[in-house]
Amino acid sequence: MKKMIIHGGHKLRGEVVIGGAKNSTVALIPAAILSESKVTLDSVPHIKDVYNLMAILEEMNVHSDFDEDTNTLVLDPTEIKFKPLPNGKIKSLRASYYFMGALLGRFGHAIVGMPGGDDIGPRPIDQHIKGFESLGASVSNEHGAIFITAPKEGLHGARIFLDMVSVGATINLILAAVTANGQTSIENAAKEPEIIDLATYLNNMGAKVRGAGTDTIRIEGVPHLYARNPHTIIPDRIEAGTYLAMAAICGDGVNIKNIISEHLDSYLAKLEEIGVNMEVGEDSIFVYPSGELHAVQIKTGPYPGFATDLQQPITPLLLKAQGDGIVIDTIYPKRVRHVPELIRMGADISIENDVIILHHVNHLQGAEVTADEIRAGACLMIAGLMAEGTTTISKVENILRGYDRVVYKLQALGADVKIIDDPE
Ligand SMILES: CC(=O)N[C@H]1[C@@H](OP(=O)(O)OP(=O)(O)OC[C@H]2O[C@@H](n3ccc(=O)[nH]c3=O)[C@H](O)[C@@H]2O)O[C@H](CO)[C@@H](O)[C@@H]1O
Ligand SMILES: C=C(OP(=O)(O)O)C(=O)O
Repeated sequence: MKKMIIHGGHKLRGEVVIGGAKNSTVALIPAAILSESKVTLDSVPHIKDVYNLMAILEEMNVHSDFDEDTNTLVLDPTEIKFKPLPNGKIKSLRASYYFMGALLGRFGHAIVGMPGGDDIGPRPIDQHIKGFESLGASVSNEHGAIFITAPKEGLHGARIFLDMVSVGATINLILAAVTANGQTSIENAAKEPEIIDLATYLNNMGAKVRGAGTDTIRIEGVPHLYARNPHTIIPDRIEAGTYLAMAAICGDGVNIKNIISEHLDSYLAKLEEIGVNMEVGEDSIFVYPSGELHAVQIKTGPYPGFATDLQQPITPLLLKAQGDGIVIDTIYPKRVRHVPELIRMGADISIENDVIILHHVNHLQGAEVTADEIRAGACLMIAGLMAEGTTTISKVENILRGYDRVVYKLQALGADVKIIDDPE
């Protein structure tokens, strides 16, 4: 295990370049096994989820070559061998469930352990399973591993209405349906930019996915997919949002580059309401030092609503603002692992009926805290940078799972931060 040590109170200035989106990358890598030719991905983030997915692919004889200087990942699924994946690395990340749809699409069957990932409250996968069954597959749960089998004649297209908007179910069903016989429609689909990124990638391999980014996605199955061109992954809007909050709190002029600002509309609207002084450029946002900040109310929702993954990173900004800030996470109402840790740092926060109430504090004090999940970790990292004294964050692997070269990026902005081995 590793710990992050932050000596807070330094002003951040300069520029930071946002990496490729974690939540796209973790779908695009499993989706590569649908291709019958080599796949090249550009702008791949250096995150633990990527290395774990590469290890899972290796178990299936899919070799990968990650050039960390150019951020290019080449995956070779041409000699793929079917492998049951009930345990092991599959448990190290949430998105390993995309091997259900991808293996089903490639081999007509899949054995995949229930996924791991962040502890942010219940995360059922009933909609994924309902969708696989609609496509004709039989699904059973045997000792915590999901067994999925297509009928002899293969999966068939179907009309699937999701009971709730789910990113994971939308992606998994696209993966299973792209090579099914006939037409599939996914209604009440998730509209996240990462879903459009996946559709673009698959369509460039010869898939026929229409309507990604709207409520209804229509897929015409094709028998074979071949990747021909490199695919450049979209920028990580959650990483961008994290640096935007950090720059607004501790910045003395920070330019955040490689941003698609439209992907952050609801977030940027809140930053403006809070009083953050920014200039939105074509693919970058410059954050000026902050003047007076005002607390606001935030309610998370499916895209284009305010992302649940940004409610914790924006929390330190709400603590700094004048007045009482309110956060209601409608996606994960129990996503509050950051709260007791922030209280250790001197924050005044209460939770009533899943409503988080944040009272203004003049300063936070460094403390020993734990990153119980990725965005709680990001929140504590920002809190540590704004606090007086030293903050030690344990379980920092949860941050490294999804934040590209975070120590290097923070140091380049002038932060006093390092990661050390934690023998405990
Ligand atoms: C790898 C990845 O992309 N992770 C993101 C993805 O997670 P993930 O895809 O797991 O999240 P979903 O969009 O599926 O979940 C949305 C809501 O639907 C519920 N649900 C979902 C599926 C299902 O079968 N049954 C069900 O009840 C969930 O409990 C949750 O309350 O979207 C989340 C919501 O934007 C983000 O926080 C995660 O960062
Ligand atoms: C919840 C998240 O990730 P995952 O779905 O991979 O656990 C996240 O990125 O905030």
